[in-house]
Amino acid sequence: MTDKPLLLVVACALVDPDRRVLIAQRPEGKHMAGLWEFPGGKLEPGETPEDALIRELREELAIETKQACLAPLSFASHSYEKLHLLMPLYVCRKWQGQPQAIEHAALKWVRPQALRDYPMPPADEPLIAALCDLL
Ligand SMILES: Nc1nc2c([nH]c(=O)n2[C@H]2C[C@H](O)[C@@H](COP(=O)(O)OP(=O)(O)OP(=O)(O)O)O2)c(=O)[nH]1
Ligand SMILES: [Mg+2]
Repeated sequence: MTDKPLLLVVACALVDPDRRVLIAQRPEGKHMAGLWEFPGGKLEPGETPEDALIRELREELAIETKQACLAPLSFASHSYEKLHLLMPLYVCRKWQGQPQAIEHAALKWVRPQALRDYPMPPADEPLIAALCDLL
């Protein structure tokens, strides 16, 4: 049982031809600033998870992708102090444009095993194992 609100957030592991994953550093002023995350964000009313992810990738990284290029991999289910986060993680290997840090402090391409060297939100921990298994 929980009395915390459930927050649905969609996130994406962009994977390049060298099997590296894009992580993005949360900017100053945001909750969990400085931590490295998978790009993504909250759903807006009326959006499907895939719609929301395509929009977030456009807003945060200035890249374009489409639903057929988004493959579900795993999800995070984690209780933070004030909310319970439910976060599906998609993998995307095909997009147009070069990712830019429009809303993040920095971007980095890292090998899946090296993800553990970057401080990430606690919810993300189990997702690293799923990516290591996949890649
Ligand atoms: N995008 C993203 N959010 C994550 C990850 N792990 C994790 O705990 N979160 C949390 C942080 C936030 O509380 C929430 C979604 O955050 P967000 O800041 O990306 O939301 P958003 O893009 O819609 O941004 P905003 O409009 O609320 O500023 O999910 C992750 O890997 N990626
Ligand atoms: Mg975001």
